[in-house]
Amino acid sequence: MIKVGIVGGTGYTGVELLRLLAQHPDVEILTITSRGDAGTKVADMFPSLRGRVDISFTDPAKAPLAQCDCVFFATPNGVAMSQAKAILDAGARIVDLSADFRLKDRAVWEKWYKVTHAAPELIAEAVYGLPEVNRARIKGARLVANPGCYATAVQLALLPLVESDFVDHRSFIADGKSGVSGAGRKAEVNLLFSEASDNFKAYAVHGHRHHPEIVESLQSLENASGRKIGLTFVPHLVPMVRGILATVYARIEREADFQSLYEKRFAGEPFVDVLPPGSQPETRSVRGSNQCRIAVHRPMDGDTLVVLAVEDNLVKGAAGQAVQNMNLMFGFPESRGIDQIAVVP
Ligand SMILES: NC(=O)C1=CN([C@@H]2O[C@H](COP(=O)(O)OP(=O)(O)OC[C@H]3O[C@@H](n4cnc5c(N)ncnc54)[C@H](OP(=O)(O)O)[C@@H]3O)[C@@H](O)[C@H]2O)C=CC1
Ligand SMILES: CC(=O)N[C@@H](CCC(=O)OP(=O)(O)O)C(=O)O
Repeated sequence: MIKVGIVGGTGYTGVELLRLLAQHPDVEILTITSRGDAGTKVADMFPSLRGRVDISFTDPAKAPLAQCDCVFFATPNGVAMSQAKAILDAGARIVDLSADFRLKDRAVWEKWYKVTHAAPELIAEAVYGLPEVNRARIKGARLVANPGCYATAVQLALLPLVESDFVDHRSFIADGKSGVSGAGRKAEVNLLFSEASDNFKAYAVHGHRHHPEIVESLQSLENASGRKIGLTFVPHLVPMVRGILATVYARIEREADFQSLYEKRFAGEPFVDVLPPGSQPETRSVRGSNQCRIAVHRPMDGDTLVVLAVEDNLVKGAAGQAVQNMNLMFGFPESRGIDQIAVVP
C-alpha cells in the first residue's frame, strides 16, 4: 500500500484522479489540496465520491506531502516546478500532470509558457510519461512529466510512422478535436454553455503549446529514423464534455501494409487498441476508460495515409495515464485500477 497526495483536487483532472485512485487496491489517498475549499469534505463537493473518499481538502501549504510516497500535481502550469525539489528531497516521487517538466529544451519551454523555469536543475531528470515510449525509464523515475492530452493522442497516432521510413516525416498534419473539459474547471467566457455548446471552432491555429511537446518528444525517440519532423497541428473545441479525436495525415513515400505496421507496434500494449481495417473510432468508445483506439485508413485516391485516434482527455490524456505511470514507478501491474470499460452511450 502506498500513500498518495494530490495537489489541485478541485479541478477536473484532480477529481478524475480521485475516481481512479479510490478504486486502486494498493493506494491510500493521504491528502488532497484546495486553496479556496480547505476544510470542505471531498464528497460534499463531489457526491460521486460519497462512501469512497472520506477526507477533506487541505490547504496546500499545510498538506503532508512529504509523508507521501507519490504526489500528483493536477495544477495549472507553474505550480509543480516551484514545489518539486522539496517534495523529492523528502523522498516522495512525483507525477506532474502539468507541462512544467515536459520539454527538455528550457528556452523553448520558457518561450511557450512565458515565465522563467523555477527548477531548471530538474528538467534533465524528469521522464516524459508516455509509457508506450518510455516504459523502462518511467519505472526508475522520481519525477514523471505526464504528457498533454492532445500530445498523447497525436503521438500514439504517429509513433509507427516516425519509427519507420514509409511516409514523409516533414509534412505531418494533425487535427485535434477536444471536449470542453480539456480546458479545466476554471470560469471563462468561451467555456460558458451558451458559447461552447451548439458551436464548433478551431483555436490556437497560429501555434499551440502541444506542438513543441509533440515534435520534441517524437524527435528524441530512440528508434526514430533520425529524420527531422515537420508537423502542422490545429486544435478544435467541440461541444462535448470529454474526449479527443485526433485525425492525422501523412504523405506516403513507399507503400507498406500500414495496418500490420500499427498492429505490430502496439501488440501487447494494454492501452492502445488498433481497430480492424475500415473502423471509425468514436470518442464514446473510450469515455471514462484509459484506452486510446486507433484506426488506419488508406483512402483509394492520392498518396495520403489517414490515422484516427480517440482517447478520453481526462483519462489516457491525463489522470489515467498518470496512474499508469504511478503503477510503473511503484512496480504494480500496469493496468491496476485503470482497466474500466468505457461508458456508452
Ligand atoms: N483537463 C484536461 O483534459 C487536461 C489537463 N491537463 C493539465 O492538468 C493540469 C490540471 O488541469 P485541470 O484539472 O483541467 O485544471 P483545473 O483548472 O480544472 O484545476 C486546477 C486545480 O489546481 C488548483 N490550483 C490552482 N492554482 C493553484 C496553486 N497556485 N497552488 C495549488 N493549487 C492550485 C485548483 O484548486 P484550488 O483553486 O481549489 O486550490 C484546482 O484544483 C493543468 O496543468 C492542465 O494543463 C493535462 C491533460 C489534460
Ligand atoms: C480544450 C482545451 O482547451 N484543451 C487544452 C489542452 C489541455 C492540456 O492538455 O493542457 P496542458 O498542456 O496545459 O496540460 C488547451 O488547448 O489549452
